[in-house]
Amino acid sequence: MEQLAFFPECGQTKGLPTEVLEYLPNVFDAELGNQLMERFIKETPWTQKVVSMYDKQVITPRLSAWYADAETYDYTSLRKSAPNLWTPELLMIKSVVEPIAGVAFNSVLLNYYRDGNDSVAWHSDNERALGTHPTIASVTFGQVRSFDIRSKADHSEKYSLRLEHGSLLLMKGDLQAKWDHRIAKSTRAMKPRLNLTFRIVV
Ligand SMILES: O=C(O)CCC(=O)C(=O)O
Ligand SMILES: [Fe+2]
Repeated sequence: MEQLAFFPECGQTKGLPTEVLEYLPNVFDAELGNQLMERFIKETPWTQKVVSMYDKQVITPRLSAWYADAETYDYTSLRKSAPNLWTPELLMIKSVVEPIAGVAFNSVLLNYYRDGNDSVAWHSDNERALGTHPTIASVTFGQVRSFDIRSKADHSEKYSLRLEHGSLLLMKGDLQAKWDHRIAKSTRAMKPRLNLTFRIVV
């Protein structure tokens, strides 16, 4: 069988499974996107998480911030920290993506990739709180980065999609159950990128 091409910075690979990924470019106007991005970078209370990897403590290579409806916060759980509360800009973006996704979200995770060294490693967003087949709406502003997916059953089955400024990517169906995704590091010069993933947490 022909080997699948996998060029992380070369656009959308053929055969991308559209039943689990829906890509909509230019959902947000480029100029509005620039203004939002500048504001988010300046005004967001960014945190850099420390996670346990094997027996080491590792700092995640990006900055993040979690926003949610106040009632999503479980005060009995020591694991979670209280979310930030919605800003007018986030509510505006939420009101644009919700009718497209057909879902009412109650939270958003902001990720700020400062340059090509910032990344998110292979993972799926299948925490129990999200349900087994969550719809996640992913908005990108700034630098185009490659969004890679690979089959959990066969790591050689990989696809790649360029996420452009002002775009919306819907992750749905079996994506989290059957596929991992990542934003790989890049050795090329990369400007800042902001990504917002709207989710439902229960
Ligand atoms: O930055 C992205 O496009 C993806 C972020 C992501 O996978 C996540 O926050 O779970
Ligand atoms: Fe993710």
